[in-house]
Amino acid sequence: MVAAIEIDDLRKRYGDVTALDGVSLSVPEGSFFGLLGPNGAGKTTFINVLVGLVRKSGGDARVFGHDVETDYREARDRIGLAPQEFNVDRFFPIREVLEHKAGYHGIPASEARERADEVLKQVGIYEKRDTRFDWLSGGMKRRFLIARALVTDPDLLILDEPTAGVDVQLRHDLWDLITDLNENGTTILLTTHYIEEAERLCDEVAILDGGQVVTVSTPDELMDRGTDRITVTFREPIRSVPDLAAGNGQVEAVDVEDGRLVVSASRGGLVAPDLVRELDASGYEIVDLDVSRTSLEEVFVEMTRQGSAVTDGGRP
Ligand SMILES: Nc1ncnc2c1ncn2[C@@H]1O[C@H](COP(=O)(O)OP(=O)(O)OP(=O)(O)O)[C@@H](O)[C@H]1O
Repeated sequence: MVAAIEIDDLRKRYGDVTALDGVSLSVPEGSFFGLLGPNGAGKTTFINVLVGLVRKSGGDARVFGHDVETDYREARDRIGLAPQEFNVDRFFPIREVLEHKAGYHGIPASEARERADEVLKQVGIYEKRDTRFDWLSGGMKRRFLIARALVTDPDLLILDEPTAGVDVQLRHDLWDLITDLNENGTTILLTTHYIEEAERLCDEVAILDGGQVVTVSTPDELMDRGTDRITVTFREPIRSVPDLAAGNGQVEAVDVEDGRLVVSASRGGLVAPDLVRELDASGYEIVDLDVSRTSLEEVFVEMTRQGSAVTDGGRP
């Protein structure tokens, strides 16, 4: 099966700024792929190369097997893009904007109206169909950008920070909408600053930093790279650290805090059962156990911290 996105050694320079510095990535068809990275990491440049808004300085980029420059039309027709910026024609009612867009991508006029209505209903702003873009609320504008991306029925939907500045309700609505699309076969490429969003939605995430891929991984695998904290509370508070064999190799630190045992370990969820068994066998009476997982956010901050990024050029 051809990958939805296949990138090899992609480079982009703007004058003396290197925005993409040899990015290689493969996004499988049907996946929900997250692109994370701090401001200026190169995420928007990456997307702009895919949709033909920016010319690459080197390397290869293909969408469903079509080169984004030499096969521009074929590649572009497969993509729906909801950009970060509101770049919408402000003088026409939004339904007409959608009809024009569909027509531009070769959809006949009779179908274009139907398609426009369908996507406006899908994103929940059909009743605003005769309104101009400028007169929509901020949240409706975000919904409209997604409708515009969907009007051509794309196989690859690219969402550049779709939930920036939207309220919790709308964020959840948008999550439901894009999860449905993905379940029905649309490949999704999502950039976001909300790590929780990536954690919740994505099958796989790539972390970009300084124009390079720091890592590609599932959110779970990434979290496994962080340190979890296991806190054990006893009927009688303890004063000193017991001798422990559990989690050999995974345990990073063992301390006593306020009479409780605190164990820092990678994959704490796996260490905890052995720990409980061992303490129990040694006669400790446990009344509470808490395992707090490291967050993807902590791992992300650690990996993209200036100078401490581990560049492994791709898959772990
Ligand atoms: N048209 C341009 N001309 C010059 N430099 C640019 C241009 N577009 C982007 N850059 C630079 O390229 C680098 C990558 O920018 P890009 O917008 O791709 O990052 P990003 O990861 O999308 O950031 P953000 O999260 O802030 O949107 C930055 O240093 C930026 O200043």
